[in-house]
Amino acid sequence: MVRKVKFIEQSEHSECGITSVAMILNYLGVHISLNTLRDCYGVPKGGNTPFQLQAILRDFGVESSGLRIKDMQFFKENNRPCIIFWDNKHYVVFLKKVNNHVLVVDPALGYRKYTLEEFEEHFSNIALVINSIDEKKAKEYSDEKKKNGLLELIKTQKIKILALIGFTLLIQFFALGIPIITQRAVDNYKLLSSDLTPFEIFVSILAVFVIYYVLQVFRTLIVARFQNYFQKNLMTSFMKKIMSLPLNFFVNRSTGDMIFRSNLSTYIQQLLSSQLVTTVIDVVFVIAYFSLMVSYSKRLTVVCMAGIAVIVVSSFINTKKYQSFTDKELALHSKVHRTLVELFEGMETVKSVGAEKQFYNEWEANFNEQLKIQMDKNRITGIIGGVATTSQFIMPLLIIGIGIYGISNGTLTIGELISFNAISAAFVTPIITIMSAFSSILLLRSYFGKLSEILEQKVMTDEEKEELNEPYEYIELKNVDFQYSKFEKMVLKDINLKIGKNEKIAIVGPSGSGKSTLVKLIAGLYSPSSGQVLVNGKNMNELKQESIRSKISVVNQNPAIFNMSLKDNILMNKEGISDEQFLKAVDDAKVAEIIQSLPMGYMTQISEGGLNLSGGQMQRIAIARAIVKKPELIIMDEPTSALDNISENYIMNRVKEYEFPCVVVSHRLNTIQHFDRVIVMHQGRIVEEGNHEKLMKNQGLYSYIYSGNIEVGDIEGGMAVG
Ligand SMILES: Nc1ncnc2c1ncn2[C@@H]1O[C@H](COP(=O)(O)OP(=O)(O)OP(=O)(O)O)[C@@H](O)[C@H]1O
Repeated sequence: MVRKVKFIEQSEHSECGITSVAMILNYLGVHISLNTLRDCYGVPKGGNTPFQLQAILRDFGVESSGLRIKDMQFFKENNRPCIIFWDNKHYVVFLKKVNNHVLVVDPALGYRKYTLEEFEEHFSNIALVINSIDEKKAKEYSDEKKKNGLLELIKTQKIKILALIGFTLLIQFFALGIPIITQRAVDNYKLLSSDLTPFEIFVSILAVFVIYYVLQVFRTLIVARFQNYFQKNLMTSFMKKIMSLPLNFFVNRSTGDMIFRSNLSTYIQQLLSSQLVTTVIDVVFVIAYFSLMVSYSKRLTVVCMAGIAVIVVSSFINTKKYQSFTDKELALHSKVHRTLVELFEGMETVKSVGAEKQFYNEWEANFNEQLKIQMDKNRITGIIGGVATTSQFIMPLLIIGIGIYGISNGTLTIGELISFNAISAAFVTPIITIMSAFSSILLLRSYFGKLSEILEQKVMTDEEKEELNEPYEYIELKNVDFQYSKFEKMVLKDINLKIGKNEKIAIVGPSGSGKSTLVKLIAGLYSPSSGQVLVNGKNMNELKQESIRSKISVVNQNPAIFNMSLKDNILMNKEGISDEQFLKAVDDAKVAEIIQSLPMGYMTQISEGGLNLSGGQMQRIAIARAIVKKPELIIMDEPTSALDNISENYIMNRVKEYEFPCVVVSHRLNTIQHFDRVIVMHQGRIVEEGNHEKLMKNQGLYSYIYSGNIEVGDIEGGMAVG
């Protein structure tokens, strides 16, 4: 069997390496998804090195060699798929060399054909060539056979689909009846005109009109319900999945790409409901029309079939071309979308650093490419598609031209020719819809593939997890290591830490020492790579997120402010919060001050992203949001970094007065001096622990920072620690 390398699209720019590996593994018969690879290995920030790709392949029983290639002679001798380095920054899969061209599949752009010169220009002389595969090992690791999510969805709608088929069949029967009636009427016009009055003919036509109209209305309503169902089901499953996915799923994904994927459900439902059912019915009717045509005239049927053969062949070629253009277009569309989202989200920075030109150039390059592909698509499909349309246009003329000889030699009646002409036209229409449905099905496959990548992400949902009913006692980190990707260094190493019920703990350390990562693990936003995070002795991973969130409040470094009123931004739909509780929280977090300058007080609408607020004001709102629900533990990552010293001291003193324990990351040591315990981080490890006095006596990193009166963030990570 000749295997083909199937295109898998990368989601993020740094994913080209593992996507190329996924394509090669699938080509070699190891059925593994990009999702699984991403989950197992993560994606390092700058992408993977060839050695890392080699290591992943080895895990699946595939041995490979990294080779430095000098010239094209190599590809003549090794004309089979391998991973190659491209433009010194990207990986693609080399497919084969055909005469003066090279075929590659680019994880960002799909199948591509290059001339030898173009290929040599892009190729960066490094190739990962497959040597051998351990079939036994490869099978062990293959993903289990996937269920077809789309079919599963369709199956649940059997009744609606049957009703839809029923109505469409009835409508089509009417359509079929018209040419037959025409033939009978024309050939028996004398008999008919004497038997029926014009009024009776009018009433019969009116009756047909009413029945046809009612059937059409019912059909449209069913299609609408069908669409509604799909839209609802796909979108709700998508949103539920999005909500249950852990934070690290989103770390390597761009907002633009996620929005693009979520919009695909609309296209899917449109394609499904408009094309699927009609296609099934069209197939039935093609057979019925065909038998009718044969019964009228075999010779004319042969003529008609010849015309149809031209239509089918050209439509098929057209569809294939269309599909490959659509794949490329889709990849570029997603890129353009991503650039736009990045631009709008970071407009302030773009303007401040004067990066307009850079963004414009990036957008323009992708947009021009997209337009070029669109143009090529329209040109090619216009040329090939034109063959089908012209054949369709000429067919009636051909039929009448040949048919008149049948009338003159008595093998055909006028009525039969008129009727045949109408049937042949009706016969072509479903054939064309079947052909276009074929392209829609291909399109549907690409769209659904993108959506299922998210739908099929394996996560333990809250329903499968245990409730944390009892009050918070402690959180304990036991031998915790953490890394963002299997190929990156450990960001946290051997962390052992217990946070009790009434403790106020501060975490300090140089920039990049792992403080934010540590608090995200304590908050349950990330899971450790090894070791355990326990809440009251229970594994955090196995507890319902909802019950953890109800007990633990988190204020992160860049809190999000949403497009709703100031009050709603603080309450965030939490119930049972009294006015007193609310007013105390806004007073403690110094939010009360903000409202004096707002026209509608707490009811003032905040614009999206908090654009009408300063950084410090946003931080104060986030602190109020965290304390208002009186959590059992509060975790804050540099919550007051944008505030002045006076406000910071005021807020931190108020927070300390609350009963709940707190964990605060801070760069300013004067604010955390009075905390019960200070954890000092350095290069991913806890290097010191104790209260201010003890740490000062220790003469270690803490005292160095404190005495030197240098902000912790200024210290280089490489400094020796005592
Ligand atoms: N999403 C990520 N993917 C990969 N590496 C990351 C990611 N986030 C952080 N890191 C890396 O993890 C290390 C620790 O980062 P972290 O943000 O936890 O440090 P920090 O002590 O909080 O720094 P700062 O004081 O500057 O906020 C750094 O080397 C950083 O580059």
